[in-house]
Amino acid sequence: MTPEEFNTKSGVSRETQERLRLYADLLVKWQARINLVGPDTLPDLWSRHFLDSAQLLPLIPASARRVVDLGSGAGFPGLVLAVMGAPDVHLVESDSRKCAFLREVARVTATPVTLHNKRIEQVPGLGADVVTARALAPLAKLLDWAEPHLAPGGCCLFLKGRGAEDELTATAKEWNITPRRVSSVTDPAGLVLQIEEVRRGRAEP
Ligand SMILES: C[S@@+](CC[C@H](N)C(=O)[O-])C[C@H]1O[C@@H](n2cnc3c(N)ncnc32)[C@H](O)[C@@H]1O
Repeated sequence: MTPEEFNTKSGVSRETQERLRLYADLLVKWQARINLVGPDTLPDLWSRHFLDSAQLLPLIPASARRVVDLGSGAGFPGLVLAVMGAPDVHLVESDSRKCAFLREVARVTATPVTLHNKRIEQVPGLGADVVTARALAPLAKLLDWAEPHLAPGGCCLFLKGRGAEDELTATAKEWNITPRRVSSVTDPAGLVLQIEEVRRGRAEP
């Protein structure tokens, strides 16, 4: 996917296009020094990383005031969402070198974000209306990590690959959730799990 195709699919403004272009340039530059994304994904970074992240924006409720992205890595999906205008984005990432990259992208693109260079388990509850994550952990672990950061009525948006249904089955003993499954726009086998009402307890049979 070219940047122009990304722009058409995502419908972002010219100004946001320019800021995302700066982000992509930094990603390519820094990738030569530190492993930010899988090297085989770089040739298709506009689809694999930018569009994959951007597809969450329409799923964020209009009333949301804070978004928390867990295990942000190089900023997918959290920093892309922040560049695109998601409100009060917090990025939680334990790797200091990746945090240096996130800080630099935020500076160059003039994107306000709050960076937590810590392990998720060490960050006090952030009161998120939306918690996002991609490629971080199996669903049961994600729910463990997300729950303390959710404000009342908050929801989760998790990007998942082909194993999503197995992961959902594995959560049924511990979590009572009814996710909405949204087909991924970038991965025919992928899903966005939109989970409202994150409750502990065995799911109803
Ligand atoms: C496979 S990468 C995925 C990064 C990004 N979300 C993406 O999809 O490109 C997982 C990231 O989570 C971070 N991570 C793993 N466990 C963590 C923890 N307990 N607290 C904070 N960050 C963590 C790792 O340092 C890594 O950058």
